[in-house]
Amino acid sequence: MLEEYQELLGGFSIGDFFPSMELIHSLAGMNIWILQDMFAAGTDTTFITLDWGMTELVINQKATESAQAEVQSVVGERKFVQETDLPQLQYLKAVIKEIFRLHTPAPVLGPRESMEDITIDGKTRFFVNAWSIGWNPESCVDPESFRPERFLNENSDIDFKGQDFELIPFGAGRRSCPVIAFGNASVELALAQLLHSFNWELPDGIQPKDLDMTEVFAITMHRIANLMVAAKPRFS
Ligand code: HEM
Repeated sequence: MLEEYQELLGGFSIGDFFPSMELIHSLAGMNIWILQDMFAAGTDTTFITLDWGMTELVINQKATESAQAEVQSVVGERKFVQETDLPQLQYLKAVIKEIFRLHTPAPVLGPRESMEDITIDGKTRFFVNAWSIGWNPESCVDPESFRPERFLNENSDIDFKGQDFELIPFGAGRRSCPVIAFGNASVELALAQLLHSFNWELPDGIQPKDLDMTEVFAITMHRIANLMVAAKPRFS
């Protein structure tokens, strides 16, 4: 089967995603542009959220312990987290909001046009910087620190569904992300499972202060370095 795919792909590997879209199209019987949109908009954003999330959690072991204790109390000895567990994971939800705020995966939203006459430096087309809104000390106390508890306490009424402009990782308005619930649930499920199945530590000799937390600004915002962590299984 793999040989057939490779022959059809004309020398491209599966990793060379775009040239293989025609093949995927014919296999899946779906509109090619819908698939392309889903891959382009959905993979990097989800991965980046998980990457920054794991980075913050290995640095902030207290938050990890609280999230793990919560997952354990809901999932118990079951090996797999289920979608039905998610509504009960309130601390984990706060962790993910804090990741969206601190490391907004798509920092600058798509261009907007004003609906009313407006003049900003002589131009009317503008871009919203969702990342810098999250770091604004006017809407967030001590914005540089990773503190999920803020979304359980003083900022508990803030959600990311596009109504609260202090936190808009999925954008807002009619061009906002069309799959907020799915995108968020994918992150919740993956993070909950990672915390449930493993204990996570930095490799021997590496301290939190050694991690390069530089953000690389682009359409999506990666961390400059790859994350190296040691995973210790929690189940035999
Ligand atoms: C953590 C996960 C995700 C984040 C943070 C995210 C964030 C965003 C943002 C910021 C936008 C632009 C909104 C604006 O300009 O107001 C957007 C648009 C979009 N997203 Fe997501 N997204 C995520 C997951 C996904 C997934 C999983 C899919 C598809 C399966 C997806 C599909 C799309 C599409 C198609 C658009 C373009 C909508 C349009 O132009 O009308 N996203 N997303």
